[in-house]
Amino acid sequence: MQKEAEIKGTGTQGQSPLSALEPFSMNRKPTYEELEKRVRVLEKESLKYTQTENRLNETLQRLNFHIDNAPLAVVEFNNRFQITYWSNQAEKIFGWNAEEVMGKRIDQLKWVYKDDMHHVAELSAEMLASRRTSNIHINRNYRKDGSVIICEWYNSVLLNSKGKLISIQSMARDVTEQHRLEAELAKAFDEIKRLKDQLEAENIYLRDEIKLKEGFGEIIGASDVIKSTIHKIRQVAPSKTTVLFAGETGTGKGIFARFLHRESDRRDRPFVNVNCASLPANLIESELFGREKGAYTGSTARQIGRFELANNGTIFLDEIGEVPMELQAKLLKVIEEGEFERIGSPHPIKVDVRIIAATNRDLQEEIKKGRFRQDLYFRLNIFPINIPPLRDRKGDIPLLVKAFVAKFSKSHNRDIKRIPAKIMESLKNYAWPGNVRELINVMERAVIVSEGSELQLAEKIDAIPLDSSIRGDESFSTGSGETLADAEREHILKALQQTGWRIEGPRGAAQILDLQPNTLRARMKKLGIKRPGTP
Ligand SMILES: Nc1ncnc2c1ncn2[C@@H]1O[C@H](COP(=O)(O)OP(=O)(O)OP(=O)(O)O)[C@@H](O)[C@H]1O
Repeated sequence: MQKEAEIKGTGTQGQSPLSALEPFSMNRKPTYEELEKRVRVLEKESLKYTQTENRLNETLQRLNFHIDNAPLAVVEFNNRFQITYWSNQAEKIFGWNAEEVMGKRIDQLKWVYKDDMHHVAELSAEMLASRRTSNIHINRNYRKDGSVIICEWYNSVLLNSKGKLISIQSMARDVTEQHRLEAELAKAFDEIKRLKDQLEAENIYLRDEIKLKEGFGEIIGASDVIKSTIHKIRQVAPSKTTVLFAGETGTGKGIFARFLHRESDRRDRPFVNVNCASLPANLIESELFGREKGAYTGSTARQIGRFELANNGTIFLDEIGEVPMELQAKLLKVIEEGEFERIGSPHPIKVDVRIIAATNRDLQEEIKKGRFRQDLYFRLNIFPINIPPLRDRKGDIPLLVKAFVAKFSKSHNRDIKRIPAKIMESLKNYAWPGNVRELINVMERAVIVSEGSELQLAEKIDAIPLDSSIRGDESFSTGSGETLADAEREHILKALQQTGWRIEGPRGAAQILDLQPNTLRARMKKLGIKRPGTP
């Protein structure tokens, strides 16, 4: 009875439909209603299974559709590297159909490059050894027709619980076109880079050309000498090499030193100018290296020296030949070690300073006379640049004259439009012992005295004609027996006589000569110039 009640209850609410599938009790024959009911339950169950099967089939079809239509070839290998699955896309990509490859090993198909085969085996071994179950690599493969394609392979291995290989699933993507495009792109980039480099080089060249035309910023001149000087400066500018400018007074050593600094990587850092001739000998040391508070009587505050100021920048030691012997050793140490001490301090200070020096003295001559250290000279003379005197680059004179006349016409409110050829000729033939500086002064005076639109000179300019007196060569000696010092002496004497031996002030000789009064005094001392009547 109990069983009957159960059977009767089959299909009722809350009961699993599967209970209807349980065998009938063998104790009695099922009733017709029971059988009918059971058939209905079975029909219902069967329909459910069919639906599930249909759904699974649909999923499988979808999966196959995706596998076959995805741009990926799907290949499966067993643990003996025999192909056990070969998707439609694999057929499309590699050309063999599934029947041709099934059961074949990789090496039985001419499918991968010999080297790559080795690579594949290595990769599989490596995967197994490291127990990594997937990897990606790029391989060249052959198609059935022998053509070569490049494939990106995604591999994963299936291992059993003991870590033994069961199968390898691989998916391959044909990246031949991508590689070709990438190679083309790389080639195009190379070409672009080459063109860019070329353009840059042309640009630099054109900029140089423009600078040549413009006279290198503030530097005026187009003579070969100026061009080669500019070239040398540009060569040496990027390094930290010490540069020594040599040349007569007023040739432009200072202007070229500034140009060098501007052309270097230090252009945004300080350019510190030290005129060694204008500093009294007893002050040079503290000016250059600084001093501590109380270093000597009267030094009430700490003073930063010019070398510290120039840190990471450039220091320009003008008239280096004027540095007293005692200080030259200290200078040598800074150049060699980048290190010095402030006066009154035992602590060394380290600086990174590019040194440019200039001299209008013949330093070798100074060494012979025991006034300049040879070791310092060698240190300074690593990259010497000689600035020739103006009389040796006469071609620059008209350019300079025009530029200065224009400049002073503006500042003195003049309207000078013409420079008579005769005047230009005399300016070109003058020896210019004071070089560009003297030319500037002569031009300023000329502009001031010119009343109309035509330039007139304020003085007789051929007082020292080129051919009869001075001909300087690069070592500052003259060819005619008269030395440059004689010419300089004469030039200074002329200015002193003109000012009644007044050195300083607005009407002093120092201003006429565009020199610092102390520099003029140092020159006078050097050249033995004394006011008549003084001891
Ligand atoms: N090529 C040039 N173009 C324009 N100006 C120049 C040129 N050469 C020199 N000068 C000008 O001439 C003057 C003297 O030049 P600078 O002071 O550079 O000469 P220097 O050789 O250093 O002289 P010193 O040895 O007396 O110090 C400056 O006013 C400078 O601007």
